Amino acid sequence: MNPASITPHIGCSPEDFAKTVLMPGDPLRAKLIAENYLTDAELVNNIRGIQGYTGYYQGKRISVMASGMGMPSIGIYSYELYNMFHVESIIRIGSAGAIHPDLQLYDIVIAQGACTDSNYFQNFKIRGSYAPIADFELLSKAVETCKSRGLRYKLGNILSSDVFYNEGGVQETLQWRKFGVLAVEMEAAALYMNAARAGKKALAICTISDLMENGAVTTAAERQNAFNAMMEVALTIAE
Ligand SMILES: O=P(O)(O)O[C@H]1O[C@H](CO)[C@@H](O)[C@H]1O
Ligand SMILES: O=c1cc[nH]c(=O)[nH]1
Repeated sequence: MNPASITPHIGCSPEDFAKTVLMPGDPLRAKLIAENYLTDAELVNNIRGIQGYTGYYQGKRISVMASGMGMPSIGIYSYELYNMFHVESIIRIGSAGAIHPDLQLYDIVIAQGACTDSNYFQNFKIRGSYAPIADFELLSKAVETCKSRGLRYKLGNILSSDVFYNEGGVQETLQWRKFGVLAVEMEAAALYMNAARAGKKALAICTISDLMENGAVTTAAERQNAFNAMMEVALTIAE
């Protein structure tokens, strides 16, 4: 690890990162990817336990670093990676709760767009709202990869929420079904906004970890370990 630290949150140099960073919320998921998929993986960041690694996947240099939970957290890391560490693409690989009734546990959701209940866009001081969307090239490659592997996936809008334990409960979240929203997570909208503002690329792919309507859930260990299909899609499409 290079000891040079140019931000309070990431303790290495720009050259320690690859052009593409895979970004799970959970630092242990970052470690798992580094240990199971990357060769010559090197720990490049561990400030606040936000583990970041750089290594090689099938000869391709790739980094993986956690975002932490929520838009303020991914907002910090994605801003710094894009604007201070010269990273070109960030692919979020997260867990999400199903809103769409046809989704099953472990299905993949590719986030074409990300609605949000957050005020994150207010920071940019432009009147109106912004429609956060994925990079089309990454999106197309993710769809093709899911198709060619015969994976169960859906492509469409997701909801990035500021609140995990919302006062209105499941029924409030399920209102988003009226607009065809597929699933809820907590980071993609901020990632897409930071990418757009920086002129960089972003995509969020999620694995369904719980079904909001019937209460089916995966355990924390399963969330950490069992998202292989999504991880392999992200590793494959990374440029
Ligand atoms: O599994 P990750 O990537 O952390 O994603 C989801 O899980 C967390 C909530 O449990 C939030 O960060 C949400 O977006
Ligand atoms: O943000 C999230 C992630 C997984 N499941 C949920 O219900 N919400």
